[in-house]
Amino acid sequence: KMNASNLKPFTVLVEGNIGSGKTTFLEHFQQFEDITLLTEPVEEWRNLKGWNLLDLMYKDPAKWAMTFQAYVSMTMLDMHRRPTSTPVKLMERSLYSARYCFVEHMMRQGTLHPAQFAVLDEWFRFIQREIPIEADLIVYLKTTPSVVHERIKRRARSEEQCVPLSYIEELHKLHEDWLVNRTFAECPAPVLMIDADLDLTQITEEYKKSEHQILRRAVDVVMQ
Ligand SMILES: Cc1cc2cn([C@H]3C[C@H](O)[C@@H](CO)O3)c(=O)nc2[nH]1
Repeated sequence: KMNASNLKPFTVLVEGNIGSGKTTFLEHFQQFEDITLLTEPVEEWRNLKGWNLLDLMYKDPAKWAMTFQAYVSMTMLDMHRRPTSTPVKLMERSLYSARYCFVEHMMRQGTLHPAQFAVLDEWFRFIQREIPIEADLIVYLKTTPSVVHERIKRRARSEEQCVPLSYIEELHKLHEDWLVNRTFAECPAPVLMIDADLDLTQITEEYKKSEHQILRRAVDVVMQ
């Protein structure tokens, strides 16, 4: 049996574009008591001492991207470091997608000044060197930009309504380069790809496929 604060649970990072169904995917695993689910702390980003950093960032990216990404990274590190009493931990996104998808994109777009990017990159490298971060499997919810762009409009999260398709397409390419093409950044764990274009009714079969992979790998790790 795992001890009370199981610092090294089998850790799964759930990655994917905006609207790719990450939260829905995590909710599917609520049925298992041996899995801790850590969803993206969007509510913390929408209300830090009354400030909606997510809204500020979307409304004036040049002014707020640095502040927003600095806080996102802190909340991600907090999630990575959270001890769990269960043998398996599922996290929505990670310090890796923070750096390799969102911060990378904002630097390439010029939304982040090179000096701001340098600071965020140094923080990322420092954390990688100094703080042990567990990643045993990445579940990549692979989508088509046009499909998730429609979902974002249907979901109608107010801050995201002006997100253009081009932004979704650029984020998609960065996820593909990171997790599939492996062209520009280290991939910290094996990747299990899920076709997340499927709508809710069909996607349960896809989840079951990942369930088997996750639980089998988790058993292997836990039984070691
Ligand atoms: C790690 C990380 C997650 C994350 C989410 N976001 C945005 C995309 C969505 O609109 C919203 C919730 O994921 O926050 C971001 O701009 N930068 C991020 N970095």
